[in-house]
Amino acid sequence: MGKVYVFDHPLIQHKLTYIRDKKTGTKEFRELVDEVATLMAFEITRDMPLDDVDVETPVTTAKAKVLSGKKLGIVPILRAGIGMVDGILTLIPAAKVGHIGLYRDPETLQPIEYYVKLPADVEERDFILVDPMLATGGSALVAINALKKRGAKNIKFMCLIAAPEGVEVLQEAHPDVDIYIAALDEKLDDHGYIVPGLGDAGDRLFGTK
Ligand SMILES: O=P(O)(O)OC[C@H]1O[C@H](OP(=O)(O)OP(=O)(O)O)[C@H](O)[C@@H]1O
Ligand SMILES: O=c1cc[nH]c(=O)[nH]1
Ligand SMILES: [Mg+2]
Repeated sequence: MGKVYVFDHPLIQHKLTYIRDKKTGTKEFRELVDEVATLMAFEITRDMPLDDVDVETPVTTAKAKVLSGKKLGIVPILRAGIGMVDGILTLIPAAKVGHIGLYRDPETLQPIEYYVKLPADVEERDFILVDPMLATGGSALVAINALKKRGAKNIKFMCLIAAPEGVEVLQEAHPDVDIYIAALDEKLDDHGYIVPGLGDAGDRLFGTK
């Protein structure tokens, strides 16, 4: 079963409070999501592989480490996932970025796929799939299916807020995928929105309604 990691770092939790706040406008919301994505990227890359190297300091030779160069792909689920991409690239600028376009049908809550574009060498990359919200879990499930269908083997899912229902669905469908979140909320409401949540992430990021 996929593990769930809750990033309880005080800076992440502080910023998440203002992301949730309905008084936070689009500009500040976008900036905060960007900042939290950077902080979460710092935590999620903790297990990046390192190689041993020798480096000449002004004093002597030091045994040191460099990143092994394992290829990484960042994949936002459109639209709202886009808000987390730049924040991650701040720390991992060489990562390639794929896109998976999905929207939830408001009646059925089923995800509808409308776009998939991934780096050509999918099989060689580790992927971080990002979306601010894990609600029913349908969107993340379908996005992971789309990645796996094209050859992705090592996938992490990173989001700001998850509902217990979505975590369960994802763990059941994709037990090999670990889930990294800033908060685990209480439940879903009758319209599939996370309670207490932050509202509609895409609308708040892009100023739509
Ligand atoms: O876990 P689920 O129940 O599938 O819900 C989560 C999805 O809902 C939101 O997208 P939305 O459909 O609002 O599309 P948008 O990003 O274009 O606004 C959110 O960004 C997730 O992708
Ligand atoms: O609470 C929710 C659930 C799905 N999508 C959102 O943007 N917010
Ligand atoms: Mg939306």
